[in-house]
Amino acid sequence: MTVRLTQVAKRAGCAAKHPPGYLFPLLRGLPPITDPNVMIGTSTADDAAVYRLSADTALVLTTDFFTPVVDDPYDFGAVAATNALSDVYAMGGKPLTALNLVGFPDETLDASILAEILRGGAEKAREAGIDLVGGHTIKTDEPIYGLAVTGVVHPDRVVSNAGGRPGDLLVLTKPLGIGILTTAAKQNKDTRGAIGKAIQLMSTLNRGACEAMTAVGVHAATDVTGFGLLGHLRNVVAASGCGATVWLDAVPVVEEAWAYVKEGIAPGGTHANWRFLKDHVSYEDGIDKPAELVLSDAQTSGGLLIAVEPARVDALVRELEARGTPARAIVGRLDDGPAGKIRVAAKRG
Ligand SMILES: Nc1ncnc2c1ncn2[C@@H]1O[C@H](COP(=O)(O)OP(=O)(O)OP(=O)(O)O)[C@@H](O)[C@H]1O
Ligand SMILES: [Mg+2]
Repeated sequence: MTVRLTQVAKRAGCAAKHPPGYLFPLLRGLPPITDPNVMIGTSTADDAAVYRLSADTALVLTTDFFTPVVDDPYDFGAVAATNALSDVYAMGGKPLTALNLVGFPDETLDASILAEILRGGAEKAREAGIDLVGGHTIKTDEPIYGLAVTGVVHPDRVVSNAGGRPGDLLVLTKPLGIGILTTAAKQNKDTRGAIGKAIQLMSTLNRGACEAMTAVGVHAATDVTGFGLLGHLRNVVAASGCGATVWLDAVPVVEEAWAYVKEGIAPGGTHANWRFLKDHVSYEDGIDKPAELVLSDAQTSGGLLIAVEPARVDALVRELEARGTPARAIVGRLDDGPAGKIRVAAKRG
């Protein structure tokens, strides 16, 4: 009988992340970074660390791993690898190499399942133009897979999450709803058969989005993953020292996710995000809880959220279109509201 991987893990994908309210106090307890060549460390909760090697080269260093978010082992491998590579793209970087990070319950699952997970990851790395050069494998109670990825970027062209400026427009390159859709499938409630759409989105590399933003020149970017659109935007506005407004009707959402969230389906991580965000986000009257949950939905391998000056937004949208990104929606604007705070309006005013 085929094993359904989502049934052997309690949590799924990026929804397994500890929420910001748990992580950030821990990060503040880490020893301070002293090496002057560390351009980006943990203080701004960015997507990856950046280390200057020379005047024209910096390393981009990141790792991501999680428990199964889909049933098929090959798909799980491909999604986890796409998600891990995404943090390099979010910094404007180019991946160079990757290492496999593996936890596997060898007593309850056949080794052929792990082989399929690794095949999915390796083929995605190949698609990204890099080799898997090693890894580490331990016994665990639930399968865990991801990558540690090393990339490069020119030190003057790092796209951090701290460079946003009031007035910048916010562009999102994949629709939301992935956490809701994968949860529906895991709970056998995906009556509309939408999991295929979610797998397609999760295994789409953010390479095209990265190439588009570096071609145009943008102020800031991050990838939208476990903290949801609003959670990752909160990191951008906190690091950039500004506020933001999101226009609900401009946010692309996979249609079936609206139906499921209204039926009460959403990952635990999405609810945790929503609770954390209460102190940082205000919603215009009339915006209902399902919409708040969609905007907080824990994405696995979501798109890039890019802050770009208004004069360049048309060029960015054109470049994204040329590379076929799943979405290229202008979803909001940075403003000079209180630093770190977000307002959600029903529509663009
Ligand atoms: N255990 C840890 N020790 C040190 N730094 C950590 C730890 N966990 C997370 N971080 C750091 O916290 C920051 C935010 O990490 P987080 O995993 O939320 O973002 P991310 O790497 O962009 O992942 P994703 O794109 O999947 O959301 C990063 O600077 C990351 O390196
Ligand atoms: Mg990230």
